[in-house]
Amino acid sequence: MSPITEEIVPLVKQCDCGHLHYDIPIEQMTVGCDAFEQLVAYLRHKRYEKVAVVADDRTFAAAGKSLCDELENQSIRYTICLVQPDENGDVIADERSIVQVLLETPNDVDVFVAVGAGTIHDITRFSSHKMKVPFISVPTAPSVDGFTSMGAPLIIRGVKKTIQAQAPVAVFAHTGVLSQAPKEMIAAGFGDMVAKYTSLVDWQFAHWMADEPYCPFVHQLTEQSLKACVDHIDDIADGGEQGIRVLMNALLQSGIAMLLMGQSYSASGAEHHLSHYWEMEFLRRNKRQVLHGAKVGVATPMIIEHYQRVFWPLWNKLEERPKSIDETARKRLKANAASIQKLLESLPSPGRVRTMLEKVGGAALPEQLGIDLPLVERSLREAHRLRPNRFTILYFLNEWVLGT
Ligand SMILES: NC(=O)C1=CN([C@@H]2O[C@H](COP(=O)(O)OP(=O)(O)OC[C@H]3O[C@@H](n4cnc5c(N)ncnc54)[C@H](OP(=O)(O)O)[C@@H]3O)[C@@H](O)[C@H]2O)C=CC1
Ligand SMILES: O=C(CO)COP(=O)(O)O
Ligand code: NI
Repeated sequence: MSPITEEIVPLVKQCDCGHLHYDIPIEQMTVGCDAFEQLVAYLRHKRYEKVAVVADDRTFAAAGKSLCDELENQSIRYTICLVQPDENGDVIADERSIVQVLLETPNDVDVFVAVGAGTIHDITRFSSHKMKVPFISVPTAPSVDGFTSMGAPLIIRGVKKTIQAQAPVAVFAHTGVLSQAPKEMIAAGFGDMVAKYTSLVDWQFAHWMADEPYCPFVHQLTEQSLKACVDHIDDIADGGEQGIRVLMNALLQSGIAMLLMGQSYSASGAEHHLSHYWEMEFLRRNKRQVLHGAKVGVATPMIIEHYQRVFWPLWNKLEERPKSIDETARKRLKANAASIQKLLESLPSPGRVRTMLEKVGGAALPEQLGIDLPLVERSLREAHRLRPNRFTILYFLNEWVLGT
């Protein structure tokens, strides 16, 4: 076990939210400069003799080679699968990548090792799950909170869908490797954490208005990891060991929060739906992909602005709105009016979020990421449809109030 999981497991047992909490299958979680030695010791302890390393050119260069050298020195048998990029030069968690991994992995493999960032982890998570084999996480950049979760956001026939697969059995994050990651990936990790401002507001709203499963403990876990990043923004902006460690632990904890619910309720709200919508559009236009955390980072202040400028003024006029809001919804809105107001007032200003993103060297506006105004406007009207089973204020606005 590791400090994070050791603290969390007993607290989960005390939670009386009434919802199913998924077990945390993560037996060890290391963030440190001896991560690879610890990984080898873990492989020995578990008697994993046939290891399938999954990486790609950049992540193999960043960490895969030195890890495989260590396996070689310890006479641990391994195969390497280097996932190929698409025609635009991007490695995508899609059908082609998954089939490549399945084709290049021996049937008798004992364990997969994902050496990469979010995309490599999702490809490995899904492939290993389908082969009923465990996987180990070796993050190469603190860029997303997708290392410890069980969901795999895949692009299937051009549509981004998150499929619940499995969490890793262990995480070995080498602080030396993480510190060497491109600065924009560190900023992206901060962006994926800043997104929790709006994902948590959407989750709470969804619970009140649509009975979405909700757990205050999981909410608190996510909020705590968001706060750690905001409180240590200077360290993260410096990119030194302390900042990398804080950011990585926050990302790991946010992933565990998703794992506990078996869904990404806590971590993915309307800001993520905008990001997924843009990602699919970039694929359609054959444009180079933009980092996930960069997209959700700029989407967060946009959603805050949208909720403050569109939802809130309408809120007070709902009485005059057509029948689109049924009686049950009206009653729920009325019953939770004060709490919803408090929830929206708890959000930071869009300007403050943008300032934080800039402080860590990230983009603050969509146009900085090549996301043009027409695409922004279209995504605000349509992105909620990407996750029909995920209720958000944007979903409520578009489907129940504005009827777009
Ligand atoms: N499962 C979950 O719960 C979550 C999943 N995600 C998913 O994660 C994906 C995005 O992951 P993200 O990490 O942002 O981006 P990627 O994993 O796509 O990596 C972005 C780029 O960084 C490169 N790279 C990775 N590590 C290093 C390094 N140390 N040095 C140099 N280059 C490096 C990658 O190289 P290469 O192309 O060689 O890999 C890639 O080109 C999205 O699909 C998103 O949906 C996000 C959050 C949660
Ligand atoms: O990116 C995620 C959390 O940060 C996962 O979100 P989705 O479940 O919307 O893919
Ligand atoms: Ni995310």
